[in-house]
Amino acid sequence: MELINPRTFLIVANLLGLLCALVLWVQAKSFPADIGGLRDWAKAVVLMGCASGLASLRGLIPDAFAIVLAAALLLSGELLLVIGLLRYSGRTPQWRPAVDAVAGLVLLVAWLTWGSPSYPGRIFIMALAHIAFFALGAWLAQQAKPAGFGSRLLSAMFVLGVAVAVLRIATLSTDFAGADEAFDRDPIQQVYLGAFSLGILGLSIGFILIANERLREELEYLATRDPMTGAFNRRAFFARAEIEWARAARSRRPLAAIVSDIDFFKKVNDTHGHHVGDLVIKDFARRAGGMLRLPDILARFGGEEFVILLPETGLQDGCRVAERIRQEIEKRRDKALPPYTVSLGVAVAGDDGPADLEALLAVADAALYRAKQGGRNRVEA
Ligand SMILES: Nc1nc2c(ncn2[C@@H]2O[C@H](COP(=O)(O)OP(=O)(O)OP(=O)(O)O)[C@@H](O)[C@H]2O)c(=O)[nH]1
Repeated sequence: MELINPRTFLIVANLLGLLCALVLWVQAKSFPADIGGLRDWAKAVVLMGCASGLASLRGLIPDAFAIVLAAALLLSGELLLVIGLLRYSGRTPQWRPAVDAVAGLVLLVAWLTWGSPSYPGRIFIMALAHIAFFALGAWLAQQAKPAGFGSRLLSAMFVLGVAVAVLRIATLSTDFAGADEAFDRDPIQQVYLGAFSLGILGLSIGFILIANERLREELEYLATRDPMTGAFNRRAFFARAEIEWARAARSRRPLAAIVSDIDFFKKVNDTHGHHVGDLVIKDFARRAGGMLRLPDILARFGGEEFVILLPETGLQDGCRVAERIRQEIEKRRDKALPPYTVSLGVAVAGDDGPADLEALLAVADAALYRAKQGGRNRVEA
C-alpha cells in the first residue's frame, strides 16, 4: 500500500526547499555583508531541488536531463554549500580545482550513461562525491561560529548525509542487475532521493539558524560596545555592574572600581592630531584590557576616561591592579605613538562603603581627582 506517492512527496519537499532558498536570499540581502555564504546557500538549495526533481522524472524525460544534468546540478549545489560555509567563516574559496573536480565527475557520469552504461557505477561515483562534500561540510559546520544549535544541526545534517550515501553504496548489491532504473520502479532510489530532499531542508534550516545566531551576536556586540575600542559602553557597564554589585552584596565579597584618565590628553590631540589621539585611546584600552581577568569589566565612559570593575577584589588588590596598569602604560611599547601616562583612582565596596554603584564610582572619581592634583601618572585610593 502506498501511503503517499513518492513523486508527490518529492515535489512537496522540493517546494519547501525553495521556500528556504527564498528565506536565505532575503537574509542575504538584509544581513550585514560580513555574514557571507547566504547567497551561495540559496543558489545551492535551488540547484539541488531542481536536480532531485529531474532525477525523479527518470524514465519520463531523456537521460541527458534526468541523469547527466541532474548530476551536474546536484554536484554544483553541493559545491556551493561548501563554498558558502567557507565564505561564512570568512575564508576565500578556491574555485578552480573544485569546479574542475565537479566537471570531471559529470563527464564520468555521462560516460557511465552512454559510453559504458552502468547504473551501479553511476550511483557509486555520485555517492562517493556526496560523502566527500558532506564530510567537508560537517567539518566546516562544526567549526562555524557561533557554536550553538544552528552549528550542531548543520553538522548533524551533513553527517546524516554521509550516512545516507554510505548506505546507498551498501545497498547497491541489492539493486538486481538489469533492473529497470526508472524512479517509479526503484524503491531504494525513491528512499534515497526522499532522504536527500529532506536533508536539503534540514541543512537550509540549520544555515538560516546559524546566520541568525551570528546576527544576534553581532547586534549584541554593537549595542554593548564602544565602536572605537571594543570596551563596554556605559549602558552595558551598568547592566553588568549591577549584577556584580548584587552578587558582592549577597556573598559579602568586596568589589573594586578603578576610574582612569589619560594625562594631558588634550595636549596629545593638539600636538599630534585627533587621529593620533584616537590611536592612544585604543592603545590604552588594548593594553589595560590585556591586564585584566575574565570577570573584570572594562568600559569606556567617554573621551579618554575608562572605568574598570573588579569583582571579588579588595582595596589592596584593586590598587595593585591599578598600579600595574599605570606602570604598563608608562612604558612606551608602540614607538609610533607619543609617550603618555595615566592617572587612576580606586574605590572599594564593602560593609560600610558606598551605598550603591554610583556612589562607588564617585569615590573612585574623587581618588582620580586627587591623583591628578598630586601630579598625575599615579594611583590614589
Ligand atoms: N582623539 C580623541 N580625543 C578625544 C576623544 N574624546 C575626547 N577627546 C578629547 O580629550 C580631551 C580631554 O582633555 P581634558 O579632559 O580636558 O584634560 P586632559 O588634557 O586629559 O588633562 P588631564 O585630564 O587634566 O590630565 C579633550 O581635548 C577632548 O576633545 C576621542 O574620542 N578622541
